Amino acid sequence: MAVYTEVPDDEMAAFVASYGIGELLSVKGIAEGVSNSNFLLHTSKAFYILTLYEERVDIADLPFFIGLMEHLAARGLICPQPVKALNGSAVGRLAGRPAAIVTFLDGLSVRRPNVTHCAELGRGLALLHQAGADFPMERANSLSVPDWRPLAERAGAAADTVSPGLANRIMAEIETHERSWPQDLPRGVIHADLFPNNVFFIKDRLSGLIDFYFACTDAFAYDLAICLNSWCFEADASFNLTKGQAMLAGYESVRRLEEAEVAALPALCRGSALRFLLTRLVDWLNVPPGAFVKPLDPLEYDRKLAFHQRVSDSREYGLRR
Ligand SMILES: Nc1ncnc2c1ncn2[C@@H]1O[C@H](COP(=O)(O)OP(=O)(O)O)[C@@H](O)[C@H]1O
Ligand SMILES: N[C@@H](CCOP(=O)(O)O)C(=O)O
Repeated sequence: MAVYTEVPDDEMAAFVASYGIGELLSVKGIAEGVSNSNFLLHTSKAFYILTLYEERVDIADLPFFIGLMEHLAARGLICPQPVKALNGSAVGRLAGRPAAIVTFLDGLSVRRPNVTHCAELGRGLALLHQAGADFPMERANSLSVPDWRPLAERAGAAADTVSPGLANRIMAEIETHERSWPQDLPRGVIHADLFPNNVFFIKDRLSGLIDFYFACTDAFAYDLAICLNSWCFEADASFNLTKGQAMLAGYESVRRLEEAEVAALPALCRGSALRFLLTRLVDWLNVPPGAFVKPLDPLEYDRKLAFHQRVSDSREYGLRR
């Protein structure tokens, strides 16, 4: 759940009035998400999502995120549309934070994705990669290999209070990736956080994608690795090969992976597990006092990482070649 910033009623009313989106009927803090503060707005015209961008979002990146959502929607992808205020701006300020209002998407996210969901997601991910191909802006991934060591240092020895030996395990893993991270893979716009909570379905059909605030320019196959991690493991940390097969086949029904991407998949899965282990660990150790947020379990990704460390061939994720 995430509401880090409380907004006084009069400021909220004045902010919404500056958009000309009707009379404000109700505002509810949203209990999902961990990165930003989100509110569901109900006005006399429609429902909207109000986001206050918190610490992890760099204001300088907002034009990329806003421009990307507009670009993808113009190419037929269903994603939130930034609403412009009466002064023409898509980003304003509220309660001391940058803030934006986007359209509300119908659909439900699934807590336990099944094989059909994984296939739909694979296809949707490839369509996102295609739709972003001619997006003119670039944004470096701010949570890639060079950023992992500073995160580990931020957690420091306290990592061992979460699991004995974790600090050393993390450092050894970082050193591996610093030496041998796959280079020169096909790249473009990736979502970089397409977990089940950021994907909506209506009757098992993918109906929309949200939360583009980690989107960046990076390897397409890294995005796939993030999705294999977040969609295809069971609660006991076992990898579900059938789900992996469905996701990869769904992806390749739109965009065939190149041989270099196939070869790189084990390293990318391993690296993306480490990335989420690290951000979750730092968040776990640094919950802001008074925040309405439930930090996510870092050790889920420690267990996934242990699985990837034993993988040597992409067929173990369900690739059939
Ligand atoms: N455009 C949208 N339409 C409908 N619901 C949304 C939309 N954007 C966010 N939500 C809801 O708000 C929750 C948190 O949003 P999210 O973008 O994941 O937050 P965070 O930025 O913290 O990751 C989502 O899980 C979803 O329930
Ligand atoms: N998906 C990440 C957390 C990022 O959360 P979101 O609220 O921005 O989707 C994780 O699971 O660690």
